[in-house]
Amino acid sequence: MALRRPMVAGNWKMNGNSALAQELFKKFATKLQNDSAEVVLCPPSIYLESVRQLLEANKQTLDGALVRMGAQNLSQHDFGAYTGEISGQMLKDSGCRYVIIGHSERRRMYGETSNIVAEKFAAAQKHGLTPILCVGESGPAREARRTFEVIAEELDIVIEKNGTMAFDNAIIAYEPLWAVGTGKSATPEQAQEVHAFIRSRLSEVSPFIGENIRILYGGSVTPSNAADIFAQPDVDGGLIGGASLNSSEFLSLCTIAMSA
Ligand SMILES: O=C[C@H](O)COP(=O)(O)O
Repeated sequence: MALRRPMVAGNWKMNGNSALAQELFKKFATKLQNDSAEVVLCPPSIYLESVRQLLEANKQTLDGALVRMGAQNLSQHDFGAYTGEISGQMLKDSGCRYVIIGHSERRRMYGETSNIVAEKFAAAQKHGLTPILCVGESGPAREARRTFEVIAEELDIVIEKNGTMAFDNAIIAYEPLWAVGTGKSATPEQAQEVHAFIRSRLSEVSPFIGENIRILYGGSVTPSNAADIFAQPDVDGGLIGGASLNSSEFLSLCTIAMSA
């Protein structure tokens, strides 16, 4: 087993339904029999209960496989008058182990500032959830050679508010905005370069965390480009959008991660 167990997390975004969950579990039951990678399903919150029930019902057949559940977002608040929001405690109660924080779609479309992202990161950990923190530069930022600067800013604010040791229980997802949902993924070299940068930045403060934290790549990952991306030394799997909605493709990605 590699030092860092690869992970494949499927972010359904606002897609899918309980039939997709059933289809995935049917495939997992026959094809996912080892624990060399961890698989995480992040359905819309309304389907968390269906996935939880499927996890429970398939415990025997999944024996040996690590399939877990995550949410796509949480409130930075614990409880109160926040219509439409879901707290970390509620997600934990629903059986989630992970929660995606700071996805570019939330930063861009829902006004989530880096401060809010840092608060959500803290709220997740407070309630026993492991945050999957998304960072990534826009196309213009890359063209202006500001990739490392943007990533460092996004990381530093979470470090400032939560301390580096908070990354002991966290996962980072590098998702360049220009690759999310565009069909144009980063090259394996581009992904490796940024992953190595993230790892070294965290290593400056804690070599242990730098070495052990899992860093996923996200952005137009498909079965045809995953093997080369996942094979990079600092890439520990993927955060998958579109391809997580196709059970055959998602299963292929899981098996690619298992042999990475
Ligand atoms: O969270 C997942 C990412 O945004 C990647 O989405 P994508 O695989 O559809 O490009």
